[in-house]
Amino acid sequence: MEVFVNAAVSADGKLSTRRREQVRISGPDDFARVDRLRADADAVLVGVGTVLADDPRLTVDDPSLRAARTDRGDPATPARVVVDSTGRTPADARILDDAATTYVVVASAAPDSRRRALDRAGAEVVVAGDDDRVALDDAFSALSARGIDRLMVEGGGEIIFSCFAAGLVDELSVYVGSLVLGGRDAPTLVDGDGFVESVPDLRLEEVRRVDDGVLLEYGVDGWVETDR
Ligand SMILES: NC(=O)C1=CN([C@@H]2O[C@H](COP(=O)(O)OP(=O)(O)OC[C@H]3O[C@@H](n4cnc5c(N)ncnc54)[C@H](OP(=O)(O)O)[C@@H]3O)[C@@H](O)[C@H]2O)C=CC1
Ligand SMILES: Nc1nc(O)c(N)c(N[C@@H]2O[C@H](COP(=O)(O)O)[C@@H](O)[C@H]2O)n1
Repeated sequence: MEVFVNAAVSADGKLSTRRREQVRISGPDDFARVDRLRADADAVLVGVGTVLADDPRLTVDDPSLRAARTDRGDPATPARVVVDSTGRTPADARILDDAATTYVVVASAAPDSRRRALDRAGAEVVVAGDDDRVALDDAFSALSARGIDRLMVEGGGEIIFSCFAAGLVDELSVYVGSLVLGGRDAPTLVDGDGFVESVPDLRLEEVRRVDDGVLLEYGVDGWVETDR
């Protein structure tokens, strides 16, 4: 499976403010680019933190992109995936609308009551890992078995960290908007525990002005020691 991460950050690297509410960082051209990236994916993945904060739909909006997908035999909008160990996704979350299949990936310890509630709300519940937390390598294998070959990860910072930590990311694109959000507790592009001795090694492929910001595109080349 090919995995690419796309997110928008402020000039100081934040995904949002300390309130963790959705912030419009991209401009119209970047949102159009994101729509094209979604249209090129078989599924779009977020962590449950993003679902609780943003209540996203993660659909393809441009009718011509939707038509191109259906013309080639794909659903108009890619599947949505929520990584959600205990099944906290609310039953009325917009990501559970009928615009596309939504997989909610839970850990094996997720309560049966939550799994049943998600199933009733229309989610396809997938169990990955045999612990309290979703194991992403198992989750991605389960998605691959369901025909997902190209996966877009939109965030947030916790899930992006775990994707890098598991060595699952092939490409990273970051839109850097022209604003400063600040805040030591505001989410950043890559949160989690952080990397120390060995860190993901990026290859810069493209730098482009988009709207009033900069788009950075990278390939991921494995790991590099920090004392280089
Ligand atoms: N500007 C942008 O482009 C974007 C901004 N955002 C912003 O990011 C913020 C949300 O980010 P964040 O709080 O980091 O939340 P995430 O969306 O990264 O979700 C994190 C949650 O996912 C669950 N999870 C399950 N398995 C794993 C795993 N293996 N690794 C990591 N997480 C796992 C955890 O909850 P549990 O333990 O319950 O399973 C965890 O708390 C919001 O403010 C949102 O607005 C989000 C996306 C894009
Ligand atoms: N690329 C990008 N730029 C921004 O400025 C953003 N705030 C985000 N947020 C991501 O988009 C999701 C919402 O999308 P829909 O409204 O459902 O289309 C949000 O949850 C973040 O993942 N992205």
